[in-house]
Amino acid sequence: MRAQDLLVGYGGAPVCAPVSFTLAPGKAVALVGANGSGKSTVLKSVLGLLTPASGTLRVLGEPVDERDVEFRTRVASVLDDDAYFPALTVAEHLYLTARGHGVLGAQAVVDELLEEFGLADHRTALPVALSSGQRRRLLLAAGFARPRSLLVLDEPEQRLDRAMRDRLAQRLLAEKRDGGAVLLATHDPDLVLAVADRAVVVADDVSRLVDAPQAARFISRENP
Ligand SMILES: Nc1ncnc2c1ncn2[C@@H]1O[C@H](COP(=O)(O)OP(=O)(O)OP(=O)(O)O)[C@@H](O)[C@H]1O
Repeated sequence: MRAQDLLVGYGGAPVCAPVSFTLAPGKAVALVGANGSGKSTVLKSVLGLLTPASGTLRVLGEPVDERDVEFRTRVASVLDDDAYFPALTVAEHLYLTARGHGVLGAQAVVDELLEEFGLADHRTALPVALSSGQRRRLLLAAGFARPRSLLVLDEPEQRLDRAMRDRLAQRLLAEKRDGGAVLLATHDPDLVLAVADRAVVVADDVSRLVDAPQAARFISRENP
């Protein structure tokens, strides 16, 4: 994907300075910045949920159209919302996601994800009976239950314990090794160092493209 002088906001009013970056297969770009700086707004624009005020945006080489079946097939996202089915168990939720995207051997994929995301003991639980961290794990697991070329994650570290954060970092590294692209907004310097190839510091005055250590230092300064 490619964003060039991308200006994002609500009702035509920008929330941050324009951002520019490219993201190639097998790479990860992190968006970092203070609370309210505009990271989620950039992600929503990349996903076609908001129309940018100006600039150029290409995802999978095309202008974004979230209704396009190719786009929906190849772009997976886990945003900061509780987008689960309240009446489905943990395992049913993942199975539906996998089958809905035509995954072959869906049951095996689901079993593996249940183990990996520490949900095996909760496979028959409804979301309401999960802790907030377990619900977050379910949403993340659903992102990996379906095919994708680009994975967009909004603060995936939220509500995860240290062990699960480390496992998530390993999962994202595997994603890159398999040729997937990852775009994530995060406040976790360790996740940036482990996964990101480049980062954008999203801000009011100027949004800067930096390397992962610079981005991690930025986060650590913001959260001493
Ligand atoms: N639906 C909306 N309508 C209008 N303004 C919004 C809306 N959602 C967010 N904003 C504003 O846009 C700005 C950027 O918000 P955004 O959620 O993109 O920040 P963020 O960098 O993701 O923050 P955080 O680190 O707290 O998640 C904020 O000032 C916020 O109040």
